[in-house]
Amino acid sequence: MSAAGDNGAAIARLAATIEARKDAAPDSSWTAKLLAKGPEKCAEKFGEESVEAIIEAVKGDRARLASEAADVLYHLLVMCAARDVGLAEIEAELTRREGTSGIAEKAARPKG
Ligand SMILES: N=c1c2ncn([C@@H]3O[C@H](COP(=O)(O)OP(=O)(O)OP(=O)(O)O)[C@@H](O)[C@H]3O)c2ncn1[C@@H]1O[C@H](COP(=O)(O)O)[C@@H](O)[C@H]1O
Repeated sequence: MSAAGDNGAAIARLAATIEARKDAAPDSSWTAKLLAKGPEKCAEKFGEESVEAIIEAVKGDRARLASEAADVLYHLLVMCAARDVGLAEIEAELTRREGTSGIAEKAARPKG
């Protein structure tokens, strides 16, 4: 657990750190280095990490899946930050969806 002692806010703290790294020198931080490579590279890394998580999910190793899932969340936030999509915007979309069943949402989609 972090010094803040609050795992529940870990994603918010991570997103804030990533945001701050936009102004950091690439040689001072992994995040800054990745952001400096551009949104396409950030997206590629997210894809790689996603595949690694999928592999662990299929294997069924819970500890390794949790570790890979953390990598996926980090690289998802970096990819979105590279396109100036912040956690607040993602959370707003999640909030908008609250209370709507996925089944109902799918049924309401235009047929095509
Ligand atoms: N959560 C993470 C996190 N997860 C993974 N990684 C890094 O992401 C990198 C991905 O590893 P890979 O083996 O896939 O990368 P690679 O070896 O370069 O592989 P290739 O590019 O050659 O394919 C590693 O260097 C990991 O350390 C992370 N780096 C940073 N964070 C968080 O971001 C914060 C800020 O980090 P800095 O920006 O480095 O200060 C940290 O305090 C953490 O909270």
